[in-house]
Amino acid sequence: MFRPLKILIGTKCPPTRCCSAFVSRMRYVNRLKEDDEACAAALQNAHIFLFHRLSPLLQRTEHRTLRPTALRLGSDRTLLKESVLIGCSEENQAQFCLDVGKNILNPGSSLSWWPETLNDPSPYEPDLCFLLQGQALLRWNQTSGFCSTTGQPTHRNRAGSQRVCSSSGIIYYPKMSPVVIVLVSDGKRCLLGRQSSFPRGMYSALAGFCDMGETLEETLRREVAEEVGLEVHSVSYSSSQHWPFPHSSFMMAFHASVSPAHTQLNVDHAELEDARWFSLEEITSALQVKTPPRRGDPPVVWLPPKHAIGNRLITEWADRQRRWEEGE
Ligand SMILES: NC(=O)C1=CN([C@@H]2O[C@H](COP(=O)(O)OP(=O)(O)OC[C@H]3O[C@@H](n4cnc5c(N)ncnc54)[C@H](OP(=O)(O)O)[C@@H]3O)[C@@H](O)[C@H]2O)C=CC1
Ligand SMILES: [Mg+2]
Repeated sequence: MFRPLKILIGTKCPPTRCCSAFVSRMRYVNRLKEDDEACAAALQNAHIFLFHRLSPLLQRTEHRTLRPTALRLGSDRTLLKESVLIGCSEENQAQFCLDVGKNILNPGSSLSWWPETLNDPSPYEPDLCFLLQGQALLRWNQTSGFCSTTGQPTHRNRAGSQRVCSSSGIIYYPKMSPVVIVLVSDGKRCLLGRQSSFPRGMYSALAGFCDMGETLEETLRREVAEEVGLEVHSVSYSSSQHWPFPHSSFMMAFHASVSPAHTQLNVDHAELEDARWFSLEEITSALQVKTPPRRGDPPVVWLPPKHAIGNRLITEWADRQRRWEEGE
């Protein structure tokens, strides 16, 4: 288990008597986005989660205990200005992310922020998904240095939540690509597909980017028609998730059904390597595969990890299907 590497330097979101803690946190974060001075003050007293070239720096925890933060804090605090605001903790501490790797690659910058230990930045606790938000915002700031209209440099506000063209004054906000992900069922089975780029044996729900001007329902119907040649009905919303690949996708997840009389697949192999119907029994065993098969292992179907919204859709379907079959 891993924890993000962070530095903590200070005070908190001011408590208010007139509204709930949640409301006051949301209003505080909004003020920090709009008021550079307030944001600079909050930065001096914040949790700062560290990244290296857009990968979160993580500390291993033993028995879920938190190790002390291993950072040498130099006298040069100018790098702090490159932090981006991601929110406010339940303890009312403003939260920022900072990419130290980007600065270390820059010969003009200070090395005084280098952490003492760089641990393996592999799996981290699923409840730390807010790090994905930080990663996306850092990436957007790193790749949006110039105005696409004038070609002139853009300058960020202190929170890193917007950038302004130095010449035209055009304001840019972080970009996301809306994506629909859908688990199709025929009442007894669910439909999963795999792209050739997926790791061997991994299947997931069908997904696709929204075209300009489409509703989510239209995207969903189009993607299912394009990829597997089926027409869906009875669409119901499940949940949503930010996903960092390929460049900040906003995933909106749905369940949908097809008539049991029309389940014949016509897979577009330019989009999908394979698509298949899976029974509840097959899904139950795929959900139990905890580690992806290694080279040389017998082939096995496995599913996206727990923190991916594809896993959530499949788990929801399996739970509902199990209850329905038991009630029969
Ligand atoms: N969290 C989860 O559980 C899952 C997440 N996903 C994510 O869903 C997203 C979409 O799924 P996918 O099946 O690949 O989508 P699509 O079926 O829409 O196919 C992807 C192709 O669409 C084109 N495209 C259109 N608009 C965009 C855009 N805004 N950004 C990038 N490519 C675009 C690209 O083609 P071209 O390059 O030819 O222009 C790309 O190769 C991916 O980011 C994937 O990582 C998918 C499954 C599970
Ligand atoms: Mg797709």
